[in-house]
Amino acid sequence: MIVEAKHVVAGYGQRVLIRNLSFSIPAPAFVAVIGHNGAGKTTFFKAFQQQVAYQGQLLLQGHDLKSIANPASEGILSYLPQKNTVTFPIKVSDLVVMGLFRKKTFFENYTASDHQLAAAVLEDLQLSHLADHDFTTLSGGEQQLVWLAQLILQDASICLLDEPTQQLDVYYKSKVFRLLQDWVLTKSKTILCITHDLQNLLPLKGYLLNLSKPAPTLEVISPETVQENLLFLESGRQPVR
Ligand SMILES: Nc1ncnc2c1ncn2[C@@H]1O[C@H](COP(=O)(O)OP(=O)(O)OP(=O)(O)O)[C@@H](O)[C@H]1O
Repeated sequence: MIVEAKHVVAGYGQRVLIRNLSFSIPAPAFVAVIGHNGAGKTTFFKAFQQQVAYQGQLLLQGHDLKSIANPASEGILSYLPQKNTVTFPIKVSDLVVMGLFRKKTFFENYTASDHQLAAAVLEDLQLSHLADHDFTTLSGGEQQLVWLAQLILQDASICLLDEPTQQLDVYYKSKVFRLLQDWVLTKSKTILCITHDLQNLLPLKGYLLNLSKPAPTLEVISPETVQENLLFLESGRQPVR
């Protein structure tokens, strides 16, 4: 199994958001994590980051998450948070190249070939023109793409992406979803992606995990399941727990 959740319960104090969640992803796959605002999607990802306490078990590649000392530096898990801020001026290319951190020792500088790798990822995302710009001056969508470029360089086996297309225009939304699909198919990555862009999921192969449902399970993405989940989400929401 690549990712497994066994009877996971998580929340904040008395407020339980994830109730007895179990699923298994046996092979590299794209999984769209969907649900109403406040359903607990980010909370679920934070459990993987050990930023939120949980009961039950989360397993990555067959190992209990709690037994893996540092899943990021071992190249097992990468995480793109919904919001990521930088408060100091930094060149886009310098921020992207930091995605190679796990191949470096603490004080080791990035080499010309590291920068070439970063430049190639920026080119794939059609962002080469921004390479020398100060990151803090970019638009919200451009910043989101730069973080994605950095995450691509991390090259982890399992990627958790929290609304990576939230601020993107229609062109980039579909480009990013195609790119994620391509990672799964050509690089055998497993992607868990929180999204509210259900229409963009239609061309994709993978699964939906709707955390607003009373007993969420993996549902194969198809026009029927996307439509059913859309109607489910549009039809109302549970009272705030
Ligand atoms: N540190 C915290 N302490 C207490 N409650 C929190 C904390 N962080 C989040 N919450 C609450 O938990 C609920 C779930 O938050 P979460 O961010 O997981 O939702 P979400 O499904 O990702 O929503 P969205 O689609 O709006 O991003 C929210 O009501 C939020 O206010």
